[in-house]
Amino acid sequence: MAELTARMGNLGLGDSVHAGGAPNNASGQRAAYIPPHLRAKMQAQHASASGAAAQHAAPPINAANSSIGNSRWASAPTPAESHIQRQPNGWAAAPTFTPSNNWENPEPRPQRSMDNQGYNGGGYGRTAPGEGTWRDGKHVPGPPNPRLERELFGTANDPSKQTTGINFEKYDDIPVEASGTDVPEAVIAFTSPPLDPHLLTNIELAHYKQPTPVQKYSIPIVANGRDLMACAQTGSGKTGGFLFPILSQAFKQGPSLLPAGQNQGFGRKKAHPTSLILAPTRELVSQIYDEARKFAYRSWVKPCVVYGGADITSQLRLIERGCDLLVATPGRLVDLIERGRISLANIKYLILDEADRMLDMGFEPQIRRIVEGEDMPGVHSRQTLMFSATFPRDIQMLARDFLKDYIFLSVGRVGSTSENITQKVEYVEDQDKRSVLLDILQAHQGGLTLIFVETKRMADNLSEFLLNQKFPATSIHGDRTQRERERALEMFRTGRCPVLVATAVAARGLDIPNVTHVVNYDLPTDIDDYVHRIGRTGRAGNVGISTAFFNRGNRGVVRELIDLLKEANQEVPAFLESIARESGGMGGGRGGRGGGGGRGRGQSGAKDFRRYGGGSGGLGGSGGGFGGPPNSSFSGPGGYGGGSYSGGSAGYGGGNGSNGGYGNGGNGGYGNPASWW
Ligand SMILES: Nc1ncnc2c1ncn2[C@@H]1O[C@H](COP(=O)(O)OP(=O)(O)OP(=O)(O)O)[C@@H](O)[C@H]1O
Repeated sequence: MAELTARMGNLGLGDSVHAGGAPNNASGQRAAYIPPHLRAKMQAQHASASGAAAQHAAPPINAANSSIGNSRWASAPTPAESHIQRQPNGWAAAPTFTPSNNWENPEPRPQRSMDNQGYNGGGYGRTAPGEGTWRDGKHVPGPPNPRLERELFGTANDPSKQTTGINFEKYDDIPVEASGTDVPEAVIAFTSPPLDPHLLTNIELAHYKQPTPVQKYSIPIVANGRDLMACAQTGSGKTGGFLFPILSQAFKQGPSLLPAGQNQGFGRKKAHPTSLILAPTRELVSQIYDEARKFAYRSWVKPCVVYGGADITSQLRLIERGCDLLVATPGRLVDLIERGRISLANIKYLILDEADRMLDMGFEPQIRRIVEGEDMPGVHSRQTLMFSATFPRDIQMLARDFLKDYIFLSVGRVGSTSENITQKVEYVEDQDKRSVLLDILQAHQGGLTLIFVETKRMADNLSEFLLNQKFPATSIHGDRTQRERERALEMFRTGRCPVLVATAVAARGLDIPNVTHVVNYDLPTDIDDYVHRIGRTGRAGNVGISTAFFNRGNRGVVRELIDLLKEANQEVPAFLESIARESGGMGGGRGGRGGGGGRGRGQSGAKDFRRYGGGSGGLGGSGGGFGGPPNSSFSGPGGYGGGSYSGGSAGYGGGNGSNGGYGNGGNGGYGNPASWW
């Protein structure tokens, strides 16, 4: 076990949250999504706006360099002068970046003649630009491809790529705890060994200089054949934490032989990936796929992605051309397995990213089917890795079934927020939210602003309202088509639409450079969701600001919110403390919560559950409880909470622990959230 005890200092961003002032009348928005009834009205404005924007190209924004409080946009113009001032510097001139992803049109690949070789995946036959081969037991990287290299890694100072911020090195000050048997020594640098030399060349192309803490541990843990449950703060490099070691192993070991009897002749090809990464949302799997393409560049490994809501034929075409590393949402994967197009018989590495969200979304049956009900090798014949910034105890229960003798790694406290994010909480009554939001948007015009609301309808209403107020906003939520979702994200990412109103669908994992401000217009009922939402800013050592609108309707999370703020050395407003006192034991504390928002899942100080035990939320809505492992010496604060994951009605917010208040009790709202976000 390694213990690094120094803590990161308070980052002390500028104080101002919103300077006030009337809504701005700047022309010049170039909004991506314009509701039909507004479209006609805005067309004329749009035309003149494009001209204005072209004349006043703004410099690239870079979260690493932007101190929001000091931003030249930070002080709001007076209403009278706003129109004049905003044209050169404000929304009208929102910077445009080159979109980084190409999810819809993946690089065409020639058909490979893998079937005659009896090998799984790539390495034989023709290769496409940027691909390598596996020949005579050796990895033969393909030649560099400058065009693809630019697409994957960007150019020098490319604002569409995340750069590390001023606090990157401070990640090393975060305490790390690795528990389990025989924990391998962490690495301190990207070196070979243990990493494959070809991977190092790609890491260099990505301008990564040193591994983040989660990477330092995961690399040797996976190289030593161990299973891992890794918890690290948002934006601290968990994706590399699983991609680096599995790609490195793949580059060294080469493709696997197809399972006996599966040598394919003619006809439809069945893919036999060796690595499977499951993640909850389409956007997240697409992003992981992009990262995989980056680090698999010029190698024999062919990454693929499949997710629902998009044309299955093109996804099938992609996997037919070779599929060694598959990134998938659970539902679409089950579909493809049922169609006989994917076999899991060759899986060596199974990765569950944001596993807790997948359970929240009701994916547990699909996940269990994929892991336990198909042809995937059993837990002892594969390596299983789970990653998230939050690990409620019910996920650790899942781990009992899916992982073997695993190492539990926590970088910082499980579920804690990064100190790179300055968290502000404002008391705002529901009816005042819109006007306060306008003030905030006026005050913060230096980067991208992500606004979270609870429902799809609210996302649409609010983005329409912002458009009416001349803020180039768009929205992303579960009712928009995949194309609309991708377009909204692209407009946001490129800065053409610097305000994105989102439901929880955008809360997890998304890594968008230059998001300098996250607004929780509606606070979530579960504090873990808050942790992930604000984690869309302050990534890779950059700083960011989060503002939460709080009123008495949110008192269910008041204690946990206070605990989080204190833990991250943030200011705790006096009104929060007094509402916490008013609310008595409601909501439970961070050390003992039960059933926030109906999930009924207990979370203790959230260390390795095998050591601390305690209660757990029941899976499957039975109101179940698990009282901790045998011989547990820990009574389990916050106990258990039943709560249904499948849209159930129950939701007893347990709390049999010593300091665990009572949970909100479930209102059953946490089944398949697709209905509301
Ligand atoms: N070693 C590194 N050096 C520099 N940048 C890195 C390194 N590792 C990751 N990054 C960058 O940090 C950013 C955040 O990484 P990543 O998306 O993996 O975070 P995460 O921990 O998965 O966050 P979340 O919990 O929100 O999913 C990315 O832009 C990534 O490119």
